[in-house]
Amino acid sequence: MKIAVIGTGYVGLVTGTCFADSGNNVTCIDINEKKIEGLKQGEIPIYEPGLAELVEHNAEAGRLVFTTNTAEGVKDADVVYLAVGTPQGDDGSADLSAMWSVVKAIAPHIREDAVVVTKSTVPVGTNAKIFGMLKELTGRECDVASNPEFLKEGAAIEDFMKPDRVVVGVRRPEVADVLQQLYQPFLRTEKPFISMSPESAEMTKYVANALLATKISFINEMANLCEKMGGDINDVRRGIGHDSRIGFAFLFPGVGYGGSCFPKDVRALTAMSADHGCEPTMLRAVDEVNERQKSVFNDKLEEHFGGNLKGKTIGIWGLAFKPRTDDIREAPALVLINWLLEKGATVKAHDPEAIENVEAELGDKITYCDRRMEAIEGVDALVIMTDWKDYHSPDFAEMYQLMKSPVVFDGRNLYEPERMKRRGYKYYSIGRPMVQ
Ligand SMILES: NC(=O)c1ccc[n+]([C@@H]2O[C@H](COP(=O)([O-])OP(=O)(O)OC[C@H]3O[C@@H](n4cnc5c(N)ncnc54)[C@H](O)[C@@H]3O)[C@@H](O)[C@H]2O)c1
Ligand SMILES: O=c1ccn([C@@H]2O[C@H](COP(=O)(O)OP(=O)(O)O[C@H]3O[C@H](CO)[C@@H](O)[C@H](O)[C@H]3O)[C@@H](O)[C@H]2O)c(=O)[nH]1
Repeated sequence: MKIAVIGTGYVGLVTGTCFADSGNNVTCIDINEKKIEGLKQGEIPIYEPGLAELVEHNAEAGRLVFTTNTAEGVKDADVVYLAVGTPQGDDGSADLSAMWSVVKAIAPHIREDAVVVTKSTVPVGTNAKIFGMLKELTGRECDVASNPEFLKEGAAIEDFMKPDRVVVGVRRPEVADVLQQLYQPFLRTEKPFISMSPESAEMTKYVANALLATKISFINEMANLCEKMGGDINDVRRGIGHDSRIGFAFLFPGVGYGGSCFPKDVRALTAMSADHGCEPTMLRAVDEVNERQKSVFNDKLEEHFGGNLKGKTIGIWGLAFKPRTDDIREAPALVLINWLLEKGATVKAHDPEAIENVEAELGDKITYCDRRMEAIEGVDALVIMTDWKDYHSPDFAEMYQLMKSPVVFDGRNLYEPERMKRRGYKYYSIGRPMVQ
């Protein structure tokens, strides 16, 4: 098939590349000229494992091309995917301005029989609005489908190529057939292709993200409670996870969820609920718990340093909102860094991939370290904010020598409290009792 993908960000680039990899001819379109020029030269604008090789392979095969010319890019396409950003607006609801401008831009150029598909996460009712807009702009009833994306950053290719399920929202079964053909190469096992109304598909995406975010806020609240009452959340997690009704997924406590999806999608669903006269009690609580969790170490740091962080040097391991990405949108590490700077501390930070993005935001307010051990040299404490594999098994003896004081605040529960004590460290973690 001939496919156009508009918006060449995390989702658009992965979608376009994976569809090209399964033999389709794909044109990826973006308004960002620098991004498109770079992609034409083989430069990948984001860090996503496996993506560079796949882009190169399919571009070389002539199946994947990049352009800023929307009219040219969509004119022959059987399927036009819309994958532009839908960030959080000022009132918490999704900002759809990029989506509306793309719909206006494609209307005069799409084929009469083209299927337009929303890949972006959009509020319930957006599909119907796009249908209405295209009808007004083209004078005909275009097929508009909804096909929400469930990939996770850092595992995007794997998630796209081996989805747990594919969800499509359509008004005509023939449109579902077109999309099923497109996904057939990725659904060769028993994974389902689920067709429903566009409204249900749009809602499915928000409900999935809100439920996953709820699990994280729930376990974080329980972790904080454990700590106060003397339990160990790691044991509790094991104790509940073997119950097949509960399971283990997304029940790792930490410093709160970040990223470009959970925070904004929980807030967008909150705004949608409020707009429709429903009280989104749970959604508000999920967000509130998460915002608080990003500062879970503040009190402990203050207490540890006798209420005064001025002049202290804090090392940070992990800046990205999660491992295997350079994405720092809503990253808990940024919240911590800004607080530390306010308190007069000095910050040295390491991250395998996200330093460039943090530098663009914070400039020379902190020191950036290329090596993890450089970030702990002479520090009064180390705080671990992202569970990159690089931090799982460091040389604790070397660390002990390098740090001014052997104090670790572990926001991802990477180490065992007993062992850390034996190694001579003062070790703070999430939801586990301190071993004195
Ligand atoms: N990032 C994820 O892991 C993920 C996963 C599933 C769903 N989503 C959803 O997918 C959508 C895209 O997210 P993303 O992370 O890829 O965003 P992104 O910010 O990385 O990329 C969006 C791209 O759209 C481009 N764009 C904006 N306006 C445009 C226009 N008028 N014409 C052409 N291009 C335009 C931007 O230049 C940018 O390159 C969002 O709705 C998001 O919620 C994201
Ligand atoms: O047990 C867990 C699991 C995750 N997290 C945190 O939750 C955030 C989000 O992680 P993850 O879901 O792995 O990454 P995303 O790339 O944001 O993916 C989510 O958001 C995407 C965009 O909508 C969806 O497509 C995915 O299905 C959904 O998992 C990160 O800060 C993680 O550190 C935890 O704290 N504990």
